[in-house]
Amino acid sequence: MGFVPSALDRSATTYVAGHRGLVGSAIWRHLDYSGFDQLVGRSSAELDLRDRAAVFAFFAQAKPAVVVLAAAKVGGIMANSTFPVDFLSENLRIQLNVMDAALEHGVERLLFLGSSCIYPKLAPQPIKEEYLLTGTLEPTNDAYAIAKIAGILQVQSVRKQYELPWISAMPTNLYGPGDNFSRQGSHVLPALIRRYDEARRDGASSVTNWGSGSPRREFLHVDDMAAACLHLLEHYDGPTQVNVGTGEDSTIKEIAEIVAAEVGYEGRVEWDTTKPDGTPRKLLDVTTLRESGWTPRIGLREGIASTVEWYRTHMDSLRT
Ligand SMILES: NC(=O)C1=CN([C@@H]2O[C@H](COP(=O)(O)OP(=O)(O)OC[C@H]3O[C@@H](n4cnc5c(N)ncnc54)[C@H](OP(=O)(O)O)[C@@H]3O)[C@@H](O)[C@H]2O)C=CC1
Ligand SMILES: C[C@H]1O[C@H](OP(=O)(O)OP(=O)(O)OC[C@H]2O[C@@H](n3cnc4c(=O)[nH]c(N)nc43)[C@H](O)[C@@H]2O)[C@@H](O)[C@@H](O)C1=O
Repeated sequence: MGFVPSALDRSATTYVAGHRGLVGSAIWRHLDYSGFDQLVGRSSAELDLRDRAAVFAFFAQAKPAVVVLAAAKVGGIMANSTFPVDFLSENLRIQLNVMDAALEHGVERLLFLGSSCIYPKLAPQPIKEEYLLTGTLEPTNDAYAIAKIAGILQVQSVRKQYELPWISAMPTNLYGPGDNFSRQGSHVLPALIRRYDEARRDGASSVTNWGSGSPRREFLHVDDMAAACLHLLEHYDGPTQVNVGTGEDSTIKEIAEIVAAEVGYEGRVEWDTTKPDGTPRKLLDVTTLRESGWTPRIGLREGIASTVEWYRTHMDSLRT
């Protein structure tokens, strides 16, 4: 692992692809706060990243020097397992178009985002970066995983062939302001916050969560994720994707208990075991990130509490 000691140029044109999403919006806020004054973003309505010609035209016009690729088709366990070809095809096209255009236009610095769910389903725990491509994938998100693995390989191949210092980060499960709270498509934390808050509001006597509640998951607040992305861009220059997480996990049942306490829901909790559990555990080994000088700041209970507050303030204008 080689470390680039230099800070990024705060006045360079910096394109955050996906700047309205959970991760992209947090990265935008963090870059803005950190002094980047030439941030560029386009919504999917303004620029559909599946449209190759439009992407190349955008790069020719905007001429970004730095690209953070946080645009993707993203969803929870049910969305991934119900619409696998959308997750495969859209993500392959989005990342291929953005990275090909970035290469053609000589973009020096690019950060691509993988996901902890693309490691082998039964990888030894905690999962080290070197375990990628060493085993069979989790079937509920194998199509998405193959697309993401192709993205990581594209970054590594550009480094090899063109010697550009592009890098990939491998985040654990993320949550926070700007998350997708849709009933069927969301990840577990926003799903639980919405379900428990609606149950409290409606005086419901029980809620039903998905699966057995026994899988373990590691959660990182998206503001920490955004800080880690800038840290990596400024301190890491290596071909291997870098795990980004807390190094601690909990069962889904334990997470549900925290959400119930923070939301103020006191009714019964049922588990629908006809719904998939997904991978039993995917705890990241975060040694590389720690040794590069970065650790998360936002504790899980504190992060969930502030996300509940955010949800209550924004619930009328959220994605359905
Ligand atoms: N959320 C999580 O728990 C995790 C996320 N990640 C990774 O982080 C990245 C961002 O995820 P997240 O922020 O959660 O996802 P979101 O769904 O919150 O945001 C995705 C963003 O991508 C944009 N987008 C999607 N399709 C297109 C398209 N065809 N053209 C242009 N823009 C498009 C959307 O734009 P618009 O809003 O304008 O439609 C949206 O802003 C992804 O690469 C994901 O794999 C990794 C691990 C965990
Ligand atoms: C980030 C990651 O996200 C996805 O993987 P996942 O970690 O399995 O994601 P999840 O948040 O949807 O579920 C976590 C656990 O929670 C349980 N669970 C309970 N009740 C609800 C519920 O109401 N909704 C959801 N979604 N899950 C629930 C659910 O059964 C599972 O056991 C990948 O597809 C992949 O795309 C990816 O990148």
